[in-house]
Amino acid sequence: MATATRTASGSEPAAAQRPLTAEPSHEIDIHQLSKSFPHAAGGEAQHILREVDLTVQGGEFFILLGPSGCGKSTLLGLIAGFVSKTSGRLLVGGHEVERPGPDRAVVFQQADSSLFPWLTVRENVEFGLRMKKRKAAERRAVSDRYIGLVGLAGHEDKFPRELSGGMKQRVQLARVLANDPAILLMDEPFGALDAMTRRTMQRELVRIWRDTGKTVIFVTHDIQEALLLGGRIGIMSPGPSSRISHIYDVPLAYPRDLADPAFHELYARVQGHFDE
Ligand SMILES: Nc1ncnc2c1ncn2[C@@H]1O[C@H](COP(=O)(O)OP(=O)(O)OP(=O)(O)O)[C@@H](O)[C@H]1O
Repeated sequence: MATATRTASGSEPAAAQRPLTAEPSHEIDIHQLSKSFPHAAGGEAQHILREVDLTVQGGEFFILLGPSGCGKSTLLGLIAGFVSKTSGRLLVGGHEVERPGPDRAVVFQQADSSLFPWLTVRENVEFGLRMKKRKAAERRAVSDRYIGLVGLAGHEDKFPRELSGGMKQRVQLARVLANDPAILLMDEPFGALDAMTRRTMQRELVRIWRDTGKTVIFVTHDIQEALLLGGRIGIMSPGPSSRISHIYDVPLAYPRDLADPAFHELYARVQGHFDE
């Protein structure tokens, strides 16, 4: 069996992984968190998550890895405040999560459903700032920064229909970043992209994370993606009644090298976990 960090209580990530801007207010603390959904036909409730324990420190890049249907999106939705818990505790920055808040933003797999098709790239990115009634000059400065950060400079006046899938995903990311949430909750954000675009986006995301020091929780069922991105990887057991059964530290420097024997070794350990 793989030697993993058994505790879900937040071991220190390797110093190399820790961005300079880590803040306690960006920390997520989950204790004995359970979620059940009522059965559609009125039968017994479905226990999706049972007594999940997890601490994610401010500025960490944490991966939730698990088989399809185990409850990864549900856990992300609970942290986002879109899904209400059945029992347990879920704290962000020391405060119990009761609803969505500006400190947490979700990036979904399909950018199409989150972008406004009638707004340009710049208008999409500035949307949240406009809602907050920020002045035009400030909106412009912020949108310039994040459009640049995601590599879309020169595309500001295009509409979503004029963009590729990868570009739309970048707009979604820039829009989320422009609102400056402390925590990015990413639900298989690159799952619909072709392999090359996906690889580029993974690299960009690591760069953005290191530049901004945000806490990232990233859902995937792809072990390679998990190892390319994460400082720690939380493995969810198959549902029902899923929990985080193991946490792996990824003590590899960025950018991760697919040809690195240490990468292969860790891949095999994580894979072996699923083969058990
Ligand atoms: N609103 C809901 N009502 C009832 N059951 C739900 C609801 N949302 C999710 N579920 C159930 O919870 C379980 C976990 O779903 P979830 O989407 O969280 O899994 P996942 O690990 O993200 O899956 P995937 O990797 O396939 O996206 C599934 O059995 C799903 O049918």
